[in-house]
Amino acid sequence: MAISDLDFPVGVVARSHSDSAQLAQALAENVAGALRDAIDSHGQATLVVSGGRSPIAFFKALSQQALPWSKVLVSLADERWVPVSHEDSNEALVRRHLLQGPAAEARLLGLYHSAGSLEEAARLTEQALTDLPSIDVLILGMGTDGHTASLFPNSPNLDEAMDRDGSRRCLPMLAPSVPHQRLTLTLPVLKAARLQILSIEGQGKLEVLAQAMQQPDQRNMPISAFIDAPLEIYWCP
Ligand SMILES: O=C(O)[C@H](O)[C@@H](O)[C@H](O)[C@H](O)COP(=O)(O)O
Repeated sequence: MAISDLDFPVGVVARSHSDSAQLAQALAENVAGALRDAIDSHGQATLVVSGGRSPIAFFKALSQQALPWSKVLVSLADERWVPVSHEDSNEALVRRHLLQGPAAEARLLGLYHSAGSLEEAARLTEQALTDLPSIDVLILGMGTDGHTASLFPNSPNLDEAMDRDGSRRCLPMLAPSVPHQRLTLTLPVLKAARLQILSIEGQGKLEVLAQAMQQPDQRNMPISAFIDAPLEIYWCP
């Protein structure tokens, strides 16, 4: 299967690349262009990225792009509820691989807060996110269960997090994989991004994407709620 075999809704743009390195470079150049445009348009740019393993090559390529990084605010689509010193921290991943070189001048709004409970941490993050401007560029990944950000199927707060009219910007979530306790931006915040990009690699994830397109119930495969305009999908075998 190739991504060109999938029949996406109008307004969804699919881009196929030969390998991870070529995808990372192309995505970095396109995102850098969108950030420059946002800065030209309204004086600053807000970039929200996802964690995991796949984005590392993209982060490294983007960090080397020439643009007024001091005018860029970077934040996260989700976070594991672990301290930034923890090996599983998404904030640490972004600091290690993206906020380097020219991009070291960017500001970072992390999601992690220490608290007595995950719910209290989410309330503190909710307050902190009042400082998050509207998102110019959003980078999503996807798990093989159809999750994106930390919108996991069957997670206790999924219905509230996926409510298009919901009021929360951040909610506590539970993942099936360690670290189980997560913080996620909610669907209304994510889907308000001007440029929404889904970056996935491999046949397995392409088949999951195809399955999600057939899946009317976004609870079972939350990614399905994002497969409409304006979405750009980057894929390589
Ligand atoms: O915190 C996270 O892990 C991410 O935000 C998560 O949503 C990720 O994008 C997918 O799980 C894919 O992860 P991989 O790129 O590692 O497959």
